[in-house]
Amino acid sequence: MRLLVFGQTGQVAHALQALPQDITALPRSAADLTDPAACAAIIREAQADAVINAAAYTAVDRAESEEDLATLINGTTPGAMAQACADRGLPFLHISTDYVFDGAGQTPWKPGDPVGPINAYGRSKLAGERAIAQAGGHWAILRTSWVFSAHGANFVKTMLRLSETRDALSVVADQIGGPSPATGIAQALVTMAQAMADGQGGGTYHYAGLPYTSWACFARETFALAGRTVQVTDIPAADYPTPARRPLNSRLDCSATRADFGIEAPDWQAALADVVRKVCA
Ligand SMILES: NC(=O)C1=CN([C@@H]2O[C@H](COP(=O)(O)OP(=O)(O)OC[C@H]3O[C@@H](n4cnc5c(N)ncnc54)[C@H](OP(=O)(O)O)[C@@H]3O)[C@@H](O)[C@H]2O)C=CC1
Ligand SMILES: Cc1cn([C@H]2C[C@H](O)[C@@H](COP(=O)(O)OP(=O)(O)O[C@H]3O[C@@H](C)C(=O)[C@@H](O)[C@H]3O)O2)c(=O)[nH]c1=O
Ligand SMILES: [Mg+2]
Repeated sequence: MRLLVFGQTGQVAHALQALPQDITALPRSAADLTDPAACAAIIREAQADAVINAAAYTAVDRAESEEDLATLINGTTPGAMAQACADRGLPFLHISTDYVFDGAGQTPWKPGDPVGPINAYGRSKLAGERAIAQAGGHWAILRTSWVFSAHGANFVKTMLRLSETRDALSVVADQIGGPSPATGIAQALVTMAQAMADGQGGGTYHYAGLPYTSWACFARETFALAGRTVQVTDIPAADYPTPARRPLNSRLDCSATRADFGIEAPDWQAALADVVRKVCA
């Protein structure tokens, strides 16, 4: 199966290229997501069996002051990609986020639960979800959360960097979610693309690590695996002011992903051990 991937440098795009698949990954210089027509034209001419969009505007705090740009990249262009795929009969796979939910309650969110983003990034990603569904065709949206990897920028690498100069950190403990290894997301997308190329599955799905945890516990586990002595103090999000609000309940229920594709929620602690080993090597 030939896969066309938008994005080359990001965490998930990088993990996709490490898989033993026939993948063409497009960097920003070849496919700029600020140009929906150009991205659609690439799909119209591509030699591919399925298309995966792994590029996005992911700067959550910056999106508060650049919502139009975030919405173009995360909303309008994925819609145009989905339309081009629908016109050609190609499966289209896209990645979305826990931040489409408002974070109320403590129950894991199911794919069909009501959305209600509380920040600009979440609204831009929801715009993408809606544009893709509206395009029709054979599409899948995989919502994930708290992505980490040895490659690229993420919370784990931020914590490891801070541990070089700090012996104590205050970390938010009342936002709860599932850290998700980029390697697992990439494998899940390929499994889904193969099933979809065979005419199976489609719609909105969730993929996130278990057990659910807080950012503070995620940081503690990172330091323990790296053998770094950093005192982590639990704080409420209210004591860590940021431009964007973040949902308190980011738990994603992944049972439909297992039912439709046989994909299991990953064990983030095992994946974190691998990532820490690579980053600290
Ligand atoms: N990171 C996370 O914690 C989470 C991510 N997601 C979603 O998962 C997907 C993958 O995220 P992740 O791998 O972490 O992303 P990264 O933040 O690691 O990388 C973003 C990628 O998008 C590319 N990109 C950004 N703007 C443009 C543009 N205008 N044109 C072309 N390419 C562009 C970047 O390229 P360049 O290097 O040129 O900037 C980079 O390759 C996204 O859809 C994201 O919304 C969902 C939940 C959590
Ligand atoms: C650096 C730092 C962060 N924090 C908090 C802030 C925030 O609540 C939490 C995580 O910070 P980050 O900036 O890494 O998280 P953020 O960029 O919001 O991560 C999100 O990215 C987007 C793309 C997604 O789709 C989400 O699933 C999620 O992964 O940690 C602390 O409490 N102490 C610290 O020292
Ligand atoms: Mg961030």
